Amino acid sequence: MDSSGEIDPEVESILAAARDRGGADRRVSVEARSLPAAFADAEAAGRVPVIAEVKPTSPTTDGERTDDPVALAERMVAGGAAALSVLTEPEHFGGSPETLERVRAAVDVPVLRKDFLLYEAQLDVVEADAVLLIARFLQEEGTDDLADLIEAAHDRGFQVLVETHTETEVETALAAGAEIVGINNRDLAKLAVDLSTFERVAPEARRLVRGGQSSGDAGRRSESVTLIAESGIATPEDAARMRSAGADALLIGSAIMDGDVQKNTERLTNL
Ligand SMILES: O=C(O)c1ccccc1NCC(=O)[C@H](O)[C@H](O)COP(=O)(O)O
Repeated sequence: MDSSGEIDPEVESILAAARDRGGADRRVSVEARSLPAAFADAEAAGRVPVIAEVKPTSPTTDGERTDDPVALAERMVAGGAAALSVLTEPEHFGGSPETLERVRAAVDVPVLRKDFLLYEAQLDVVEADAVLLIARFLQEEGTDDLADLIEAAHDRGFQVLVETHTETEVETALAAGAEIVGINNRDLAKLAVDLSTFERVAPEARRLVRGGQSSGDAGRRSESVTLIAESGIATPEDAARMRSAGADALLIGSAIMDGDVQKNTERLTNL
């Protein structure tokens, strides 16, 4: 892992579990619901494009939410969520591929698979409209390469959200062919959240995309990028702050999961 400091033991444990989790012995082929189209529809309806996350628990959450995830997901959509994110990581987040399958069958918005994917075969465990790939964890020896995984995901029909935390990781993501980039306000080494992360890194991401265009960068670089602000967005003021900093969409978990998920989603999508 590309990290300048110690890694939080919880994250070490998440990665150890991810290394041990197998893949599937079939190959999935997905007809994905478009994330950018869902964001555009939300904008056209006057709502902030929000990916609401079904996240039963996490290393930084007290307790576990045990309500039916399908009922939670339906209430998020009723509250105006443009898309959903569903944790499939079982050991630390209380998720499962079966949960994602059930949620995706019950809603018509795009569903992101939120997990810690390290190997191509792990893509084939369940169908989703998009998968998360975390740039930081795919620079580790013994994992598949980010660019190869993006290509493997696209070949199966998935959209890919590449999660970053630093300018360097954004550069790596863009060079690897990412078209949808998440900037995580949570530092996965220390688990600290700081909303100024998105404010600092997003302008650099836009600059890199413009620079890639003007220099005729022939690599895998996309000509445009959808930027998503992830983590730590707790209030309408936080949401407005991320939008002012240039977020095309917001990924929100804890603040929606804590209490009435429909009301929470309404509060964060209607600014
Ligand atoms: O959420 C955690 O506690 C966590 C701990 C260790 C690694 C990853 C973690 N979260 C993953 C996420 O990306 C968030 O679930 C997502 O961005 C939503 O964040 P939030 O709105 O702060 O719940």
